[in-house]
Amino acid sequence: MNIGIIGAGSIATFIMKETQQKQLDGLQVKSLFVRNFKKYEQLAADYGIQLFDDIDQFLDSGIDIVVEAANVATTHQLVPKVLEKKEVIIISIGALADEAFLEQVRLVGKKHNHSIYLPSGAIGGIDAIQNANGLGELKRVSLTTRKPAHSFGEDIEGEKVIFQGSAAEAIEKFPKNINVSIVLSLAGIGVENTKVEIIADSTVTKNHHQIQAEGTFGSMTFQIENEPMHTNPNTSMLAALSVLGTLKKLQSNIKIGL
Ligand SMILES: NC(=O)C1=CN([C@@H]2O[C@H](COP(=O)(O)OP(=O)(O)OC[C@H]3O[C@@H](n4cnc5c(N)ncnc54)[C@H](OP(=O)(O)O)[C@@H]3O)[C@@H](O)[C@H]2O)C=CC1
Ligand SMILES: O=C([O-])CC(=O)C(=O)O
Repeated sequence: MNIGIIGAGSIATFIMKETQQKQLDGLQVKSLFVRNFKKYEQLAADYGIQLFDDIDQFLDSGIDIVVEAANVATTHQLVPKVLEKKEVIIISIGALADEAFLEQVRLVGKKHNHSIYLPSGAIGGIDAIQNANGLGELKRVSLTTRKPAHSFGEDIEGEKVIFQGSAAEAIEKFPKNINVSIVLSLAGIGVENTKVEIIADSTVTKNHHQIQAEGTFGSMTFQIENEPMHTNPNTSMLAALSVLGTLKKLQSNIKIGL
């Protein structure tokens, strides 16, 4: 499968490196789309990948699927156009908190018969939330995220609750830190009903997420302490692994957790 990636930061570089080093079932990154050609020329050359700053040329470069690994604003800007030609994996899932945009993306994808894949990112338990909601009644879902204070630019000692509110408000305020709340909302009870608390903590070194949910199925707690990526401590390594996981699942004819 030939992959084209939008963005060339931590997640994109991780995917380029892993697919090259481990030769994962014929997954190969063929093309990269960036906004700053000069900045990424050497990186693309190092991995033997074609670099583009023209989206049409990128989409026509012999790729089978596009991975968005840039940011929420770029997802808004480029994904509808991408879907006219290719399937897409979106990791800046925060973009889909906007219901009108979500509907636009759904309709364009449907019209052109291209799917939109949303990896579970830096959390887990999405399968349970989705099943509990789809066939039963999910009553309450909350997410508590605790990250090193410097991830939020907070110069504090100890901990500080920096946000409490809905997932919709959380992603508006922290588009680089709380995409996980939107995949959780889309699987569950929506961006207005999913409650989010964000804590900046100078005493932790990992990115912690805790999901709590209750419904007719019973109740669940999911908790994870993620290793931050060295190149971008806002982003957990599991987020990059989840994109690779989605690509691998697409390749396999045994689908686990569907
Ligand atoms: N769903 C989830 O669980 C998670 C989602 N994320 C999200 O994943 C995304 C990628 O994360 P990460 O790799 O750490 O981010 P980085 O900041 O390391 O990299 C982002 C890359 O996108 C590029 N970019 C920005 N704007 C554009 C544009 N208009 N066109 C093309 N490229 C562009 C940047 O280039 P430039 O140098 O030009 O700025 C940079 O190369 C982020 O939105 C992040 O918030 C992260 C963790 C978890
Ligand atoms: O990587 C993480 O731990 C979470 C994150 O940044 C996001 O959801 O945007």
